[in-house]
Amino acid sequence: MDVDDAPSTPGKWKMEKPHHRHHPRLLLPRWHHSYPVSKLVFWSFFALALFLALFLLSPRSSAPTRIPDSFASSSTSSGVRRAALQMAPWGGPAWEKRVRSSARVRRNPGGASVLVTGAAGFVGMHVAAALKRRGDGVLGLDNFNGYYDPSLKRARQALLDRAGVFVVEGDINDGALLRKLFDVVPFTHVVHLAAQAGVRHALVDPASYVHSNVAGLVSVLEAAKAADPQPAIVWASSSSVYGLNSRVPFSEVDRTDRPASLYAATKKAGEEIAHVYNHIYGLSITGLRFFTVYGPWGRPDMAYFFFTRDILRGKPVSIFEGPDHATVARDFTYIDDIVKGCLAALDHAGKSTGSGGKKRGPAPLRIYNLGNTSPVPVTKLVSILERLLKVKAVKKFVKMPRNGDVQFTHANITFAQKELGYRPTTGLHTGLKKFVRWYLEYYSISLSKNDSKGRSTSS
Ligand SMILES: O=C(O)[C@H]1O[C@H](OP(=O)(O)OP(=O)(O)OC[C@H]2O[C@@H](n3ccc(=O)[nH]c3=O)[C@H](O)[C@@H]2O)[C@H](O)[C@@H](O)[C@@H]1O
Repeated sequence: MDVDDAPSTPGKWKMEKPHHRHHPRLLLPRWHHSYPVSKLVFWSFFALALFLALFLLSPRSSAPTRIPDSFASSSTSSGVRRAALQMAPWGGPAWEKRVRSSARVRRNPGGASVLVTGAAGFVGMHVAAALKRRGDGVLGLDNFNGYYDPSLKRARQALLDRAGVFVVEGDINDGALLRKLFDVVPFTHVVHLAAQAGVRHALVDPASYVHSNVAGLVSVLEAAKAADPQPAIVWASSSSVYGLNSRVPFSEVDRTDRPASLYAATKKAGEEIAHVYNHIYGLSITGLRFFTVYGPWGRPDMAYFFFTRDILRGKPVSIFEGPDHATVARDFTYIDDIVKGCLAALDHAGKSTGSGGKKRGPAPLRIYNLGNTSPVPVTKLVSILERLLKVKAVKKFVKMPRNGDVQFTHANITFAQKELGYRPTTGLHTGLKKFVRWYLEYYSISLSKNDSKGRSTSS
């Protein structure tokens, strides 16, 4: 019985037998005609030959999934794994000497020796530079992955290098590397900022969020709990954990059990994991819920950044709208305010009580909102950029896609104010002015009068 005639299982979709079979001319081996072989054996061999041919002809690397054009290069988890495999070698006396020198405390008393993960990232670079400026010892760690243009990360690394901060190229999931760093340096603190960021990208590369934000956090906490002395941990959670929470402004006592994106869920998971490592090992852990951080040296995957690029190029910007054309707003928070919040959290962190993986007593476990407490509609963001760039934006109003985005965020910072002395001072217009100044200089773009057609002079 021809395999094609087999009746399909009742109820399943039954493929109509095609009236004619149009096969490309198959160059069948001659033996096909000369030996009596059953059709099943023949088709099995044919399928095997076809599979082998396709396998041998397929490109070696997995075709990168489609990455939004705001990203410079693919960031599939295989991309991240590939980057991890290409990590620069670490270890050896010269390397250890650089690590020790970078992490050495230069202000006493009260100086800290800090491991900053994600140090070549946007917030990481600013925090590492600020700690170094005030005399703390700082060692950076970053995997320089391809989530966005690694050359921007290399430029941040060069800036830190000039400030005396060594950024080790490595992945937070590399337990051996983390153990080595804690062997070489008795860190007093870890500021854990390495993460797969970006709410919408979680639809494109979900594995990278688990790899970096869950497995990566556990790897860092495992190294910290085993260290002797144990450092205190300050780490980046996210305003996105408030998800579908409708009480505004968002307070740390509000529900965070309805995340709207995988990104938010991995950050929420991180907050629960922090509770475990505090409870079992006595690690002092402070989580900071950042609210849409922006500023010079920012992330090209964020709206304020790629809106600037597209406005200068005369390309349309898609402005999301909620139901019934409701505005979408964010509590945009300038990087300098976030840095102040991070350093205040570090200074108020309280000590871990354990050592070598043994808890000696209770340790602080806290969460703080770091926002600006004044949400601004995205439409306003665009109009400020138009004025600063002296170019009219080409605006497209689109319904906010169901991609994990939320309609608004608004931070209640009462706890951070009271316990950390956190007070944001930079409004969106001032902050964007500083960002635009950096952007034009970094991409060497000049806004000349006769160039009002929105084309930037850069390529
Ligand atoms: O607050 C946070 O914790 C989060 O802030 C940002 O996430 P998001 O606020 O979505 O920032 P953008 O992606 O820059 O979007 C800013 C606003 O522009 C809107 N948007 C974004 C993209 C676009 O094409 N059009 C548009 O209107 C978004 O809906 C949002 O309201 C960061 O990307 C996250 O990593 C961070 O965790």
